[in-house]
Amino acid sequence: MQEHRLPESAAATLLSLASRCHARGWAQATSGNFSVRLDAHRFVITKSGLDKGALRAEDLLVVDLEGSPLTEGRPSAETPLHAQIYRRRPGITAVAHTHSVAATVLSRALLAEGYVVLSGFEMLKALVGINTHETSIRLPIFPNDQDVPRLAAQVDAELGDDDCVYGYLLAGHGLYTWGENVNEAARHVEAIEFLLECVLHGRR
Ligand SMILES: CSC[C@@H](O)[C@@H](O)C(=O)COP(=O)(O)O
Ligand SMILES: [Zn+2]
Repeated sequence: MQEHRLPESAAATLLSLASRCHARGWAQATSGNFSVRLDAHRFVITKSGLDKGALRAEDLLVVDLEGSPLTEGRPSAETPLHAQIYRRRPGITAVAHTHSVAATVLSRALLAEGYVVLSGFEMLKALVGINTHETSIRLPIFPNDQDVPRLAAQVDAELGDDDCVYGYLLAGHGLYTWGENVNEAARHVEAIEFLLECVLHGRR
């Protein structure tokens, strides 16, 4: 296998994003997966089935933009969803996938509508490009599917590279979001998870 070095900085930022999400209860019981782009052709992603609160640098591996491993190990089962985002969104350098209670419950309850509306909250301003609470965004919801390449193709067909989309939900499963750097991706996870909790509380 060709040599693909994993830069220490990429590993450190990725591990910190994963551990931050685990600490918030959004990546329990091995759920969630996290990645950072290395360049136009490769990204680093968490290996499959591991405790996201106890990851070490050796729990990461390098894959190409088709999701094929370039270093040893079994990449996240959801690597095709990360690869879809990196292929379609060249400016994106980090992707986070979380399994919060709010994302899980709301995505299942609102699947028939096809999206969750996030509207009128000050926290919307944490999303890049938004500077007023008088904003409304939609988070699309896709039916969950254990055939992940098929799911990635569906996301690709329906979302493409739409700049107005900050992330999407998989029904009864969780959230995918991203950013132009790891800090932005972390901010988007925190903001969207907060907003989903607000919507969930509002429905109770
Ligand atoms: C608790 S199982 C959750 C998995 O099926 C999956 O949805 C997930 O988020 C983590 O899968 P992984 O292969 O470890 O990246
Ligand atoms: Zn998942």
